[in-house]
Amino acid sequence: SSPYRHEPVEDWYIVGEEIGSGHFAVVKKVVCKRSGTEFAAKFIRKKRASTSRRGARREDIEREISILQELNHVNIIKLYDIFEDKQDVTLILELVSGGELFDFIAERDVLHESEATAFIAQVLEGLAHMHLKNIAHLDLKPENILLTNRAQAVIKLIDFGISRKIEDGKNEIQMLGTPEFVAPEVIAYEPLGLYTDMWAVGVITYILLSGCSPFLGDNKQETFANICAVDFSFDDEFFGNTSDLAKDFIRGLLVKHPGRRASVTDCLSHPWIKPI
Ligand SMILES: Cc1ccc2c(c1)c1c3c(c(C)cc1n2CCCN)C(=O)NC3=O
Repeated sequence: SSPYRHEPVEDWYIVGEEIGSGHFAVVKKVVCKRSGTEFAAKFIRKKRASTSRRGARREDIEREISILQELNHVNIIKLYDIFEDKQDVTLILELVSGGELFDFIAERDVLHESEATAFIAQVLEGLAHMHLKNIAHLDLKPENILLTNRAQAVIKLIDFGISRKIEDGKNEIQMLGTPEFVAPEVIAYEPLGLYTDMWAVGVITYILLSGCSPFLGDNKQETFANICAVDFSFDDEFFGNTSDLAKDFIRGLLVKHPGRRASVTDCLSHPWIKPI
């Protein structure tokens, strides 16, 4: 039997509204009956038959859980409990009320660079904690960056469904994140690594400062072509008031050769992030 709790989730939590859904998972707000504390419950549908295409594979569920259990950082969502029944494995996760970073930005017209650096610095802190343990997120995108609340805006990274331990030379992972945010090595089926997350940080920063997506084309093929050609520019219409430091920070990340791309440590000591 699995080490996860086999009692029904409903015995311990009042299950509330759905707040999100993904490939094989639904996320709902739940309230702990004993403490009254709110959590997010991620119900992951298990694959029933090995031939079925529906549902998550056991090893993928167990990988996400073991990665979450290894991480312990203020900018990474916490896993508190795990239930399992015939149909689902359910993760009881820290709930944050601020929702997605990009909804927050969408409600504002312009974001000052100082606010952008405050958000990006926290993304980098969470990533530094992961990269120190050789764990790559591999699906970094605005939907996976949540805010605790609108006031002092602490960010939390979520969704480790395709994150991986990067072992040297053994990370030929055939997977694709979200086209807009994937690095050239993902498209070229070359080894992925911690550096794959850093490309995504470059794309996210570019969007945070301009509201535009650097490589987005009219379709997937066009987007992939733009990424492989590293075809982006700082259009004056959107970057007219952006500092040279900010552009330098982004240029250091949107680099095709993974070995030449800025690491999370490089970024944390970049003058745009760490004013001297
Ligand atoms: C206030 C709010 C609104 C939407 C939320 C969440 C919280 C949320 C949360 C989580 C996940 C995996 C997805 C979530 N979603 C779904 C959207 C995430 N892309 C989570 O683990 N904690 C959350 O608060």
